[in-house]
Amino acid sequence: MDSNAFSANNSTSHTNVLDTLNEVLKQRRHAAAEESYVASLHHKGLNKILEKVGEEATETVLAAKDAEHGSETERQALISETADLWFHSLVMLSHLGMDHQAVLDELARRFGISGHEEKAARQP
Ligand SMILES: N=c1c2ncn([C@@H]3O[C@H](COP(=O)(O)OP(=O)(O)OP(=O)(O)O)[C@@H](O)[C@H]3O)c2ncn1[C@@H]1O[C@H](COP(=O)(O)O)[C@@H](O)[C@H]1O
Repeated sequence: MDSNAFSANNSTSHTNVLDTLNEVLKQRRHAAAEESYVASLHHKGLNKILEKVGEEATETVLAAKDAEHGSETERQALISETADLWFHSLVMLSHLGMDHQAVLDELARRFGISGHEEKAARQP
């Protein structure tokens, strides 16, 4: 599936966004760097991708502080930064031959498991 199909299809369900994006990311894995931002990240390598993840994480933290007592503009900026962080995290997984599905499975596995109980059950 081409990324244009993604942007052109306004009826794409949000539940399918990660699956659709994942297909695009897989296509970009071996595309030409000049034609695709994702491909350019893969060409630059894991360290560049990790640098972007770290950068976007920091920008998300700063945007969250601004959004705490901020206007709708600041709250929208936080959404944008969080999307950048998620996107670059997905590129990271893709670079390593992994995808979002295992992350969703892990979150689903944790349903109903109290964070306090899970921490207490860990080996010392
Ligand atoms: N969701 C995204 C997405 N989110 C953010 N970005 C890009 O991420 C970059 C991050 O911007 P920054 O200002 O932080 O970084 P920069 O200064 O541009 O880059 P650096 O010099 O720091 O490396 C921008 O170029 C954004 O356009 C994205 N680029 C692509 N996608 C998706 O990936 C698909 C494939 O994209 P291409 O590979 O470019 O075809 C697209 O159709 C989209 O669906």
